[in-house]
Amino acid sequence: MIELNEVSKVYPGGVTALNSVNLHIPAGEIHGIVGRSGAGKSTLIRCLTGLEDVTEGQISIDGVDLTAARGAELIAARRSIGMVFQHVNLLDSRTAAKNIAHPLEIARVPKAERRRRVAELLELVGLSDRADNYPSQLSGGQKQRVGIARALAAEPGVLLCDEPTSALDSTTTRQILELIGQLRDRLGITVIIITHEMSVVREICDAVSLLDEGSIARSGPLLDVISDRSSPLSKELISLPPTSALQPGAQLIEVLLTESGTIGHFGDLFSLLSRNGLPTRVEAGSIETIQGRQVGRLHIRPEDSSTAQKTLQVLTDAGLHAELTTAAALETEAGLKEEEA
Ligand SMILES: Nc1ncnc2c1ncn2[C@@H]1O[C@H](COP(=O)(O)OP(=O)(O)OP(=O)(O)O)[C@@H](O)[C@H]1O
Repeated sequence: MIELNEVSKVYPGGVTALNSVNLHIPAGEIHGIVGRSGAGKSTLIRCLTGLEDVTEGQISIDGVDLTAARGAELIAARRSIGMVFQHVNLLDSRTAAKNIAHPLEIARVPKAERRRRVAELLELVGLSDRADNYPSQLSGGQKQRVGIARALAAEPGVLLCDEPTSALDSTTTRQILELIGQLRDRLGITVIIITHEMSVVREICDAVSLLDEGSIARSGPLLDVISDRSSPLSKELISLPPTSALQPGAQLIEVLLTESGTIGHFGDLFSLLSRNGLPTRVEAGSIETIQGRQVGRLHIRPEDSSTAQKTLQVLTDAGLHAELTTAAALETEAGLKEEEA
């Protein structure tokens, strides 16, 4: 379990990089942390790994207060966190097996034990047949697997992944995320993933936190955060392409489907509307499967604009998150988002 309690970090010179951050990450959770450039993500990582002292507050991992630990206790606490980076930085002169063995050598683990552990780790990341390959003989995804095995060498309880898939193509990304999920299931480790890719959060995270100017702007289980339809994070997690050219005043209904209401599937939504004599057109839509559920956002337009209110009523009565908007309002929102980026 990871606990951050009122953690602040002010750099010399006065920049407040973290501002009263509270976070509770239960054991075995995969927790995504997202935020714009400068939001404080790297600072958070450095504080979590003890590379940077916090200015105020406490960070504890499995009950050990990192911010108070000194000497042997601090070294043990640091070992309880394995780090995975975007750029793996393997030693080119060492084979995959020797790269994985490196932290064990530094920790003076006896040779026989080292061998056993490296074989186990190679098996764990699916690279048993690549033990004797040098980094130059490995693909980007295989190098990342070696990096993950190396991070797990000291049997940490926490795996801290800093943009682990940003340098990988989409197929390899999926495989690495699958591996991280399997490792959590097999080893029971807690995983923090810092990422700018919403697809990574959708695919693997149980919970997500948005860091904004050093503060946690939103945090919670993934489906709860998505269900908060007005939250910018929900809109980024299930984002929609721009609505096609419509009159600025055209009325649209934004529907968020998270299976929380009586409608569990988009198909049922259209049956419901047509049963009520309310034909609609889909102007834009995005549907994802998250944690085995169909989740999505749609912009629908009543074919007869005078039925917009009634359509909205039928949808909300069915327990769906729905709100009336206009093409002009959506355009302004999209413009603001672009400006922010
Ligand atoms: N060593 C430092 N000294 C002074 N200010 C710093 C230092 N490191 C970071 N900052 C400042 O702290 C704030 C947060 O920076 P940080 O690097 O943690 O953000 P980030 O979310 O990781 O950004 P990015 O995604 O671009 O890496 C920024 O305003 C940054 O300029």
